[in-house]
Amino acid sequence: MLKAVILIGGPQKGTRFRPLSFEVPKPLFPVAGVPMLQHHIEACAKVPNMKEILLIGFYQPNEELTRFLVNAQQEFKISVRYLQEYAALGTGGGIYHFRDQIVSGNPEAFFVLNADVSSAFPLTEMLSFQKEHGEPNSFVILGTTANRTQSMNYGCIVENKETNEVLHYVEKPSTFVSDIINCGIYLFNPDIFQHIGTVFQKNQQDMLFCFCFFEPTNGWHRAEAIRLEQDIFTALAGQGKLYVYKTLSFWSQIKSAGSAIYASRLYLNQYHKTHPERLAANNEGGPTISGNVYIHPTANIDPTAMLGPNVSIGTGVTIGAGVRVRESIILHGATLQDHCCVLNSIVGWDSTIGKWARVEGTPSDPNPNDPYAKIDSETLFRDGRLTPSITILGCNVSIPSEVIILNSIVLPHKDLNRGFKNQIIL
Ligand SMILES: Nc1nc2c(ncn2[C@@H]2O[C@H](COP(=O)(O)OP(=O)(O)O[C@H]3O[C@H](CO)[C@@H](O)[C@H](O)[C@@H]3O)[C@@H](O)[C@H]2O)c(=O)[nH]1
Repeated sequence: MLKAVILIGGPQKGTRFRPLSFEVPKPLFPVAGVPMLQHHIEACAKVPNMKEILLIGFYQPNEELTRFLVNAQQEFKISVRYLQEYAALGTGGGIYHFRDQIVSGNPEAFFVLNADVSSAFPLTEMLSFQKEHGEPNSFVILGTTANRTQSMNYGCIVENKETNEVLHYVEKPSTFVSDIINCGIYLFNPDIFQHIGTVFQKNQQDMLFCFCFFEPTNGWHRAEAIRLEQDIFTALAGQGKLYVYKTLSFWSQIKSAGSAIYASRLYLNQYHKTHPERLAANNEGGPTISGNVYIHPTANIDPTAMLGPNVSIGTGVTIGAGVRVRESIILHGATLQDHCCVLNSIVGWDSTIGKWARVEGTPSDPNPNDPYAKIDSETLFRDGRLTPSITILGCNVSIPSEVIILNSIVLPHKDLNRGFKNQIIL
């Protein structure tokens, strides 16, 4: 039997996702109409013989997370549990801390997935690859090709082209190493814990040394904080244990709010195959739909509105006459009054956009002329100035009629009285 672990991080993570991550933990932010994590869970639940999915992170369990877990268990008819780390233990420390839970029931293998990626999740393909290629107890990293410059923002893998064995692994190198990058999706078996255990023991010894000669720190925590990438993969490379399965299917990181719009586009596109029922169609008496659009059944949309491509409309959203929405995510309870226009933006929960207002951002899509380009999830500022990016309205923001909001981030609960351009409105 198989298991899956999803690394969901915690509240200190997701800073590039503010102000949206103030309202909802980043892994629950809706992408293509459903919480980001639901795409992972659905993919894991589809793998034959999958018995349990564990979410590991350092969020305090809250109502929203609990509700999500209950719904996911019911929908996918599989055990989905949350295990809370007492502190950020890193990508390897969390799974090591909860190893007893992971190996209980004797799974022959388990997947580990980063929560902040969107992907077609070729998990069954990874399983077959492992059986055909690797040594019986080898581990598999999902890899994809990036362009030379962007590859350095990821874990880089040098492979043996014949066997696909990982010969060399460098996490976010400062000079070019390889254009094959780590997608943050792995197939392990319980042997991985021996390797993490070795690092843990070494850390403990180092800590002991520190205790003797320097000021005592929380040694247990420091020894348990282990990174899969730097501490484990780098050491395993070239040992005949680690293999890379390269996928041609879609994959992207979800770090910034802009990358959530891009990830929505990828998933909406996939819905043609996986969930055609989630895609809105042009029906008589309904709004005009252009391209891939998700509309929650509780949304109230005027038939003269035009939506798409790449639009997701959340629960209870109201959209008035003549409204135009493109490349945007409209979160639950928002109201778009008559004839307003929303482009490349995320409109926060319960926000209102006045009549004839224009809310617009600059897309941060990958270069369409480069087949290996990835989205740049850059920082908010470059050379001390706000980088033009998508416009984000936090929750409960009110935009007056007939104004333009361009490339701006508006923090929650703001009642604007004029237009803004390239600003963060605190
Ligand atoms: N439970 C838990 N999860 C964590 C922790 N730290 C990070 N995570 C989760 O682990 C994932 C990776 O997070 P980062 O540490 O921010 O790494 P990264 O910059 O995204 O890079 C990783 O992913 C890339 C692909 O998206 C890889 O290319 C790269 O090599 C690396 O694995 C995210 O889903 C994050 O929530 C932790 O202490 N505990």
